[in-house]
Amino acid sequence: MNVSVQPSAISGRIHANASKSAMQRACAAALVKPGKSIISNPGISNDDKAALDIIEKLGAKITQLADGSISVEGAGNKIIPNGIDNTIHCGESGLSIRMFTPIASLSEQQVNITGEGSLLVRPMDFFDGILPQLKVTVQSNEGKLPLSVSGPLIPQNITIDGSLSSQFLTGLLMAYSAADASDVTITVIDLKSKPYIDLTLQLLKEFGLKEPVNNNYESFYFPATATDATQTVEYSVEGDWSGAAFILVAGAVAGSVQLDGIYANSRQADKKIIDAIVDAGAKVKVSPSSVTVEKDRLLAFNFDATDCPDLFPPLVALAANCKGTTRILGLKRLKYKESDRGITLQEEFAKFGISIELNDDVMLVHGTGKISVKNHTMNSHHDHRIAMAAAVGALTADFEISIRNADAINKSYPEFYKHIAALGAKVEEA
Ligand SMILES: O=C(O)C1=C[C@@H](OP(=O)(O)O)[C@@H](O)[C@H](O)C1
Ligand SMILES: C=C(OP(=O)(O)O)C(=O)O
Repeated sequence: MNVSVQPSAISGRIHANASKSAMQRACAAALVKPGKSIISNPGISNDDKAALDIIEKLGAKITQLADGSISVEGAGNKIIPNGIDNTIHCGESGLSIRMFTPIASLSEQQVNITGEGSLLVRPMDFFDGILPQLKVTVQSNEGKLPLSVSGPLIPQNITIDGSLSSQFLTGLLMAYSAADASDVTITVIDLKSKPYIDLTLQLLKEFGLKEPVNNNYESFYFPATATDATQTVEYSVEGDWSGAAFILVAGAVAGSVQLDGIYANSRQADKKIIDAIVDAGAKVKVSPSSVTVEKDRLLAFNFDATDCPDLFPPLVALAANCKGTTRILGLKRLKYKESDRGITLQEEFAKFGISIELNDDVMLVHGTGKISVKNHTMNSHHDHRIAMAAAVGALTADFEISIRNADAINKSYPEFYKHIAALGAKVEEA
């Protein structure tokens, strides 16, 4: 699908989409919890759908309720694959594959794990090194998909490298908790994306599952005490700060916006977008469950995105509208996302007349304060966050643009074009 976006002023009020980071974790927690969980405000993104499909295949019983919530009867630690070929499909979701592989390893039976698109080339060799230490037999395609695992995983004291992604640790924490790890420690070297681990620990707590003690993100200790997680849990999926970042930046560069359903006390990494928007000079009001942003004179800013890498695309859309050179730290790991995001942002924003330098771990965005279209055809590179950054950039451009492979947004935020259209953006399927 291609979408065209015309220069547009933004104003109005909308409600945030559900966070796929929270929804996928809720699915995993509901699977490994014995007994019932009711998940309200469930996400509808492709990654969320993949997670629901996976937990069903690993033994959860899912019922859609009349009010739109989902009831999940969990499998506890008795993970028994029930698909015809013992295969789970993770779609394009990095979190799903990295979280559900250790959970699937709780099963005594072999589970095959596949995915599609960019997921086929994202690194999974972590599992080749770690799972055998936990008594799991693992086979991968030279560190990539497809994988197959045969457990059951037995929690052990281990040391892992957290410098590529926090998602592997999220998976191990979930699996250790489900396996009732007792007097066991996961030691982590150089953990990145730390707030995502806070979110994982929060979900373990909310679902009554066994929680480890977090020693400064350097080690996670599972005590010997037993946990009873059989009580029914009701969990509401919170609004998505990662998608919100695009909406709030749209308000900051092209008018004003009120976004409801995002929480100031959220553990989500991407709520840090507020700091960047404030530093750039827009007017911002943060309430407990909503944020208002209004455009003002915008100037370049400095930002460390090491722990919130998904903010690069909206930050670039913001920086393009700020006079001066914006410096964003944390570039290195963008290579391993749905596209090589440093390069794709550089290529696509060059079409807006914006020059981007990539230096080791630092991105420099040379903002001119105006966006002059040099090439009308942008390409998402099948990356949802590049499609959304292009659409936000187009709001203040001097000409209409068209975005190829614009349906990439379905990975995290299927409502995105509808939401910006409701705020006044002229968006059309081309
Ligand atoms: O746990 C999560 O929900 C996520 C963690 C982050 O990945 P890394 O830990 O690989 O940075 C983030 O980029 C991804 O979109 C979602
Ligand atoms: C990188 C992302 O997700 P995941 O790693 O879960 O595929 C993302 O949402 O930008």
